[in-house]
Amino acid sequence: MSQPNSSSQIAADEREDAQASRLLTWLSATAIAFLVGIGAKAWLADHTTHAWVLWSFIGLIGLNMLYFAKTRNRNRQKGGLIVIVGLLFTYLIASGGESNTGPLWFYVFPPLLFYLTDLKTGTAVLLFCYLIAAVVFQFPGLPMVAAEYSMDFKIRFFATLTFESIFCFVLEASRLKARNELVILAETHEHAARTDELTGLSNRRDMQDRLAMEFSRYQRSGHHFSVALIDLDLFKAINDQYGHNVGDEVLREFSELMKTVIRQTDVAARWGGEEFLVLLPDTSLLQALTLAERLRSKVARQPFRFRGQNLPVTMSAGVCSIAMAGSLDALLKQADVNLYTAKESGRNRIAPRVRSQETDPPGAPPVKPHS
Ligand SMILES: Nc1nc2c(ncn2[C@@H]2O[C@H](COP(=O)(O)OP(=O)(O)OP(=O)(O)O)[C@@H](O)[C@H]2O)c(=O)[nH]1
Repeated sequence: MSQPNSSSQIAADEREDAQASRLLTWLSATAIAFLVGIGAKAWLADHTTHAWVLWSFIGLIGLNMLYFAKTRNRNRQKGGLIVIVGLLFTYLIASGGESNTGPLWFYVFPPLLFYLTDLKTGTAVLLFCYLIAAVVFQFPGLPMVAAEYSMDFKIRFFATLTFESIFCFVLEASRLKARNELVILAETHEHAARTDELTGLSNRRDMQDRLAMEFSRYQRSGHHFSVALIDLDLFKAINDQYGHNVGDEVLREFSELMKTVIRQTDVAARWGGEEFLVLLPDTSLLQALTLAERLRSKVARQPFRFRGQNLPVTMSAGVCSIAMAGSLDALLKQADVNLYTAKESGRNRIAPRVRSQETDPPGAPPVKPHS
């Protein structure tokens, strides 16, 4: 089976495993019921040894079920059942069962094998069973081999079993292919539902989930975090003067720039329009302010160009840490209030102010209330 590498794939694997486990329990119970019945029939026909051998397999299957109930180890449960069923079929072929019909039970094996294991293991186990059947057919004089089969039966047995095995292999291979395509589709949808189309950053919904996760981590283990609410200054003027497409390009360029400044563990999202929210795990207010200031100064220095002209792109940000807010709502509200303060005091700045920011940035645009 391929290595799980995404939440969709892990979820699909877990669902499939749980399903296989339920099927195994059901199969084990059915096998026990069959063995009780066939054993009783053999007993009544005076084939007492045969009856006892069949009933002893009930004990093995029961032990396998008990082992699983105790350890919840699905792989061992699968492996155990395959070995038991393999042994049972070997016995049935070697002994002939009743009236030499034992090998007919072998037809149950290929679908079971391919469902419970992967294609490679299934094929390998099946080939091994073919080998056992060939040895039993070829050397009826071997110890423990009591049955002799006609050439006609042997040819038909192998031909039909091979046909069934190939059919099961192809079915299982196409089931796996369809399943993998579904997992990829689910991943694509999951990614699209959480990503902002224009900038490729997380969208508001994804950020809300991440904020909730970070907040519960903070409540559980006291890990602090901060946020920076960022707004591009006088963005309407850029749109109005250069057009919406240029505005879009500025949003994209700004997002790329932001990615180069934040850490890998930080998450930047487009919070709406020309507003961005950066989540900074394990970051104090002072550290968050330092990062926001670094980004602000980089944006102010970066030339955003359109047709040879420099676009007047600057940003303001409101920063807040969870330690000061106490709740997510209060955190976002305080970050918004701080952003408003930054805009009110001249834009192209960060709030709350720290000593390194005391000198006003040059060329701050005139104040306009933040919407
Ligand atoms: N190009 C582009 N513009 C957008 C997008 N989303 C929002 N806007 C524009 O962003 C502008 C925001 O304008 P305002 O809310 O007045 O704020 P501002 O001009 O940035 O001024 P301040 O925030 O006060 O500095 C509006 O013109 C919106 O149309 C987008 O996806 N693309």
